[in-house]
Amino acid sequence: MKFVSIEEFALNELIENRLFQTVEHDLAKAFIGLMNGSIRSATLPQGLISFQLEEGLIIASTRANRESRFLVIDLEQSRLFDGLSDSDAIFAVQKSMRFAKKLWHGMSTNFSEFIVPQSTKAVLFPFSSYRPKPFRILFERSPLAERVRKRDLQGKFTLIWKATEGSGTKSEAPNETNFRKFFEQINEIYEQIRSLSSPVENALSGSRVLSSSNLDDLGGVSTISIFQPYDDWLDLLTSKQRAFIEEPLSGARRIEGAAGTGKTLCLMLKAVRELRSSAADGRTFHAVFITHSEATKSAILEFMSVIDPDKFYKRDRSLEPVTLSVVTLSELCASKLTQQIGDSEFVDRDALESKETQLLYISEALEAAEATDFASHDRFLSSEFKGFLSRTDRWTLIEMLQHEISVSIKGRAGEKFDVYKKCDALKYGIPLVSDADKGYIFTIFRRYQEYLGSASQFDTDDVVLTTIGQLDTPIWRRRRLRDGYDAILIDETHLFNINELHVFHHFTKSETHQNILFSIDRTQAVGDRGWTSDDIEGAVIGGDDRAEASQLSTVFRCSPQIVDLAACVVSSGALLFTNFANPLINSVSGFTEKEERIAKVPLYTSFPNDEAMIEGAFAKADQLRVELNCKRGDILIASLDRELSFLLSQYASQKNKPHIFLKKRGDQEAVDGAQGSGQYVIGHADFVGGLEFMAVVIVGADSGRIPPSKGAVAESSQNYLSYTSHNRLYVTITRARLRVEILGDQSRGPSSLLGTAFDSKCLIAEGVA
Ligand SMILES: Nc1ncnc2c1ncn2[C@@H]1O[C@H](COP(=O)(O)OP(=O)(O)OP(=O)(O)O)[C@@H](O)[C@H]1O
Repeated sequence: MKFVSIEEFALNELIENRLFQTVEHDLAKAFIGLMNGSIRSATLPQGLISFQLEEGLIIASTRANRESRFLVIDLEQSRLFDGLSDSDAIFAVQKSMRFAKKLWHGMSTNFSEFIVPQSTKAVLFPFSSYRPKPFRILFERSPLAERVRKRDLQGKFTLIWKATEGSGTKSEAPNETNFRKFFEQINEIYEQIRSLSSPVENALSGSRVLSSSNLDDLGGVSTISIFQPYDDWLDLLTSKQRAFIEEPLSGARRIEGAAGTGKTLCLMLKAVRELRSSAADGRTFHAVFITHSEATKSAILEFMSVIDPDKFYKRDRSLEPVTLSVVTLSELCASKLTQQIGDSEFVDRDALESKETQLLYISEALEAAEATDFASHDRFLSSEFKGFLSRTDRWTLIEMLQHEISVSIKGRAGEKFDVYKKCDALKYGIPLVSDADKGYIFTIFRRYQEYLGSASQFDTDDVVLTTIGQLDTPIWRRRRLRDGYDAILIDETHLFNINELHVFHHFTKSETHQNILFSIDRTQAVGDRGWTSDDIEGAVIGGDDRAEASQLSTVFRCSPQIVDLAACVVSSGALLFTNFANPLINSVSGFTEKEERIAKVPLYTSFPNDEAMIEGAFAKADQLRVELNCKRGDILIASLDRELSFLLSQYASQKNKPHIFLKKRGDQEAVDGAQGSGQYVIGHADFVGGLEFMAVVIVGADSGRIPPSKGAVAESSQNYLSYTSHNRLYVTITRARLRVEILGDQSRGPSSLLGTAFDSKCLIAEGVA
């Protein structure tokens, strides 16, 4: 096959139809298969037809007429598909079609699309420029000009004739042999389209499922909402998502993907599918959906109220044969404990209050240890560790201690010093060289525990450790068949520590056949946890078995521009830190052309000082609200800096700007409240995970603040701060669907984390406001 030609109405359908945006959808895969010649025919949505000519393929709409324009791809000359994966191929073709549409309608182009002045040439760079080699696609806007003009068809044809990684020259020009072959058959093409579009043919070709008019209805951003019943979701899923949901339950399965790829959605749909089929078959089936915090539990329940019309999640296990419990891990553990724990005794680790309390106690513990214990430890400590202590700013030290305690001492060592001594130090954490170094840290930890104990509260670690003791007994082993679960679903598995991960598999009904389904995006967990996805999996399953893995790579939440920005931030993290996971490798946005048009390349604006920046943040939010025609609650104003986020909230209160301040991670209920009552959402990056907004304004992403450098000079503390800043920035950016605005202080200059984004034009500096 030498060429493919796409008719204008068909082109419009292809760029608007969600199912053609990513090869994770079967239709898009079939479309690419048709074009690269790997398949001869495919069932297209009603209204689209395809037919083979002697040396080419035509894709057209049944609405085509003699005024229709055509995009012709000279496959032989351009070798467009050579060396491109299917995923890259659909991406390049989608970008090419969108560019062709712009050329035809004189619409404004972006920085990767060029019309060569005083010529009929145009160039498209389809892939983001942070890729190592620029790949360009060359367009000829007036191929075979003279002959086309003679037939009075000028302006109707655009030719793609070259696709290459090399740089171009002014004199390069297309060979028009294959275009001529196409053009010579134009009457036959019109005739074929007409005959295939006759009512009889239409009825035949319309046998398939999703008609284009259905898909038109899906246009617009609001359609990505997660609030749709199970049956409605089925037609929208990608083949990978569907496979995860439809595959029979048989053992463990993990679902991995970047932020916004639909992991949470898939877990919920999987639960509903299993519950429904068990109910239909008259089988008993009890599933549990475990969340990391109370706030995410409420969010899941809210989503389920729409996704699960049978309300399995409301059914009582003691009365009904098929049920779903949505619980936090603490709740689940506490329900199995012999001694009772009151609700007020739980510490919500995801709450601002408890994070602040923890930091306060750690600070006091550190002071006490310095005054009382340091002298006796001093001469045993490694010089590296001592250097770190003396050269790290106080606040950073406290934050790093908190990370060490939660990840290593509590998370991995179960609060036992002997185990802690054997744990490898975190690569990008406190540099612990010797046992003596760990001994001093453990002393601080003990003091911290004393302070915490005086508040007589239990955190998840306390509850989990006690539970493991009680579950690993003959009594529970006998009871689990009755009280255990047929399936366990765990969302945001990366947020649990190793201790917690070890408890899940005790709750399955069978010790050997464990249906545990869990989602992971390690990059969303703040700080180095020192584990791989396989480590997490080993802990969750609790044996040598392996989980089947599903990898999602289409980001549905975010526009292509936002995916590019997030990819730049993550790739700069992966470049600096050997164990920094890059979930956005090969990821693309699933946005249609209409959605992409509302989106814009993220902007960076500088302000003369912090005061002006804070004021500017609200001005930007107001502007976005008008431009996107959305509610205040659809806009998040976030900062990675604690102080700044408080200042933002303070400013909003003083100036009577309606707002809510996020005090818990993933607090969907608070966001719903803000949307209902016309308030902006303000929050620190640590509390925005799990949420989504139309637009995000990130305040203070400047040098010295991201990563913070309040006098922290020890290399390890700089590494730690840089690592966590990458995590936080990635999470915050990926909360936005359509627009990201980044603000910074002019004298500081933009954060170094944004360097790659600026270089690749994924972030544009707007100048000083
Ligand atoms: N196949 C799909 N078609 C359209 N929209 C989808 C599809 N899959 C997921 N979405 C939408 O993408 C958004 C993100 O989904 P979800 O919250 O499940 O992602 P996630 O991977 O869990 O994200 P995060 O890791 O940030 O929590 C939701 O708005 C959801 O409705």
